[in-house]
Amino acid sequence: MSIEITNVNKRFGDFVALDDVSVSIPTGQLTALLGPSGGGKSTLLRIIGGLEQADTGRVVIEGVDATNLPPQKRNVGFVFQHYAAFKHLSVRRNVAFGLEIRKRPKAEIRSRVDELLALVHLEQFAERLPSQLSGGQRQRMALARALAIEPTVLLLDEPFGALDAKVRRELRDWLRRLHDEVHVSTVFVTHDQEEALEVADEIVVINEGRIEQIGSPDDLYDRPANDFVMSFLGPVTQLGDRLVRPHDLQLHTGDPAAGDIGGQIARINRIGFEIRVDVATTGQPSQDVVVTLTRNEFRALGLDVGAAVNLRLAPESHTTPAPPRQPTPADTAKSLTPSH
Ligand SMILES: Nc1ncnc2c1ncn2[C@@H]1O[C@H](COP(=O)(O)OP(=O)(O)OP(=O)(O)O)[C@@H](O)[C@H]1O
Repeated sequence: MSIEITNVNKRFGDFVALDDVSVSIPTGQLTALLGPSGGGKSTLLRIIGGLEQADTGRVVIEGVDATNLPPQKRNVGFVFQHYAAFKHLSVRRNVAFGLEIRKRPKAEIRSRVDELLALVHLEQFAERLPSQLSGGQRQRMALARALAIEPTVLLLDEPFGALDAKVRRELRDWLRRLHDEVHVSTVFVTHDQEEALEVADEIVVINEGRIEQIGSPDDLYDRPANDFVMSFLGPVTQLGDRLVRPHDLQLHTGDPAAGDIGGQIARINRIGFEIRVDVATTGQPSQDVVVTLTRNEFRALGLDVGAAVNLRLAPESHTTPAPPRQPTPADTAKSLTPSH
């Protein structure tokens, strides 16, 4: 394991940012810390890097107890969303910075920087100033600079967060390929589930200062531990008292079999390749259930709004118990209405 975090607690005043967090991050992998805003991802990353001190608990990096080490003694590389480059230094000098302050021989620095610039595809921009790069190029420079010192771990805090969606997607693919080349243990913070699912070998889901689940993208998507992970990692709908993925529901127009739930189609939406069908179940109370079908499935069924249909769960699909329903204003109004 490259990073062992044990029983870490962190408060800011009365606010509990991390609540008894323990996690092992494997060597050589790309691990995402994923969760909603304010959940504690950045705080955990900063504690790993030594930018923030845990109140209690331990951080061990590659077998070395780093709990009380300052950041510069942890051999970690950082990249943040808004990268602070030296504005007056060329791209080459920015990348060389960590090596220069470590007083490495000039020739070694030159060849290492050339190598890094090639790795991040910025060779032709070596003599430019950071202000003459695009946002995406600047983040690649930041990555090269963080890698220059040959860190034990690379810590990335929403590294593509400030970029537009298209560049973000490109850099995501690029980071995955880069990681396949250099294999440095990498921890990156994101609130974007698609980014985590696409890029990470392993995902740590963090919410309200606690770890909800740790697993591979497939584990988390197909076997979420609870309703939070289920809802955070993909689309969900509720059928009876279970949460289920809309594409795990089957819909048919024949005679109902045992366990089927009847309903009526309320709405049909075509979204690219998928068809989203909203079904109002006939039970009391009625539920609005979302089913997604492929175009071919939809055509074969010949469905229309108002049609009577039956719903069932596809074999081997995963469900989690739905959280208790919050009372709605309508419920409150009902309970206030005199019954006679
Ligand atoms: N220095 C600080 N002082 C006070 N509160 C802080 C401090 N740093 C973080 N917090 C609080 O701790 C909580 C967790 O913050 P953190 O940045 O770790 O969340 P996050 O999951 O990374 O969210 P985001 O994606 O929005 O950055 C937030 O409620 C935040 O306001």
